[in-house]
Amino acid sequence: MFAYKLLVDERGKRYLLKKNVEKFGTDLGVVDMKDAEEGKVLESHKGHKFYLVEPTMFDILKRMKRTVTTLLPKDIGFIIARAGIREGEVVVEAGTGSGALTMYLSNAVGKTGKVITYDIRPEFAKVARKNLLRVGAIRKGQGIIGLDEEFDDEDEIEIEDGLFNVIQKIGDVREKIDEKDVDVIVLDLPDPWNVVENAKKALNKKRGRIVTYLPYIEQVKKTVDKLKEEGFWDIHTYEIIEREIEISDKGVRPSTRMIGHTGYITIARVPPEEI
Ligand SMILES: C[S@@+](CC[C@H](N)C(=O)[O-])C[C@H]1O[C@@H](n2cnc3c(N)ncnc32)[C@H](O)[C@@H]1O
Repeated sequence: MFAYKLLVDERGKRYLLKKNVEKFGTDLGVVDMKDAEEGKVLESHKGHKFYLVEPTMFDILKRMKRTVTTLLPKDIGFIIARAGIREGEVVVEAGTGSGALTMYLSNAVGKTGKVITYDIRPEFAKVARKNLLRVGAIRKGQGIIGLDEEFDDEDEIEIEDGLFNVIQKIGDVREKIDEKDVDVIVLDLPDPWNVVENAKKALNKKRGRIVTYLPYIEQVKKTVDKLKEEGFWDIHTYEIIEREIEISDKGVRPSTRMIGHTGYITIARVPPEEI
């Protein structure tokens, strides 16, 4: 499924390991995982118990290599649900960043869909490439369009049941979006108002939606003004706040810390064609 396995110690400490790691040492001892299957309890040489299980996408997201701030699950989940991104759809995303949102978009559109993800920075795209490779969103050896570089990925694990539905591109979406008939365009970049005209041309007129994610409200206002100017409709902006609930024998209450502001999410529909 993924190129990782998850080892969890008695204290709940998690270790995300490459699938081919056979021995792993912690302060609770060395765990021998040779021939061990996921879904089993293992014991270290010091007698401490460890769970060996498959990681979820969330486990990977928390520990993956980052070049930029990535979207958090609270925002990713909302974007996918509120924009109604589903199996078989074609999604254009910019920028790729570390590829966190890309991984979940890949999951949402499934084997019959496609995610084309643009970034202007090749060095970011290359880090994202590794993250995407390890969750089976791209194939070993797959290139990045617009980047004259080959990748052999010899030491990477082969994921046979990957979705392999992501295409990476180097490009500035303010200049052009190559794709036509796109179902959804998701923009996590600082000036989406400069992309609205290209997005309008690229989106499918029957069902095209645009999503922007922005940290400052001034950016949101500028984006919404531009969307209105271009005839986009059904425009809504949201902020998602996450608060964990702590459950103990003493009582149940919200955690004192919470994830407050990260970014504002704006979703709109492209105008249909005039007859
Ligand atoms: C905040 S990061 C995106 C993070 C990403 N959503 C994630 O979850 O990992 C913004 C990215 O947009 C890229 N970017 C900025 N302007 C762009 C443009 N006009 N076209 C394509 N990519 C752009 C940046 O290089 C950067 O990697």
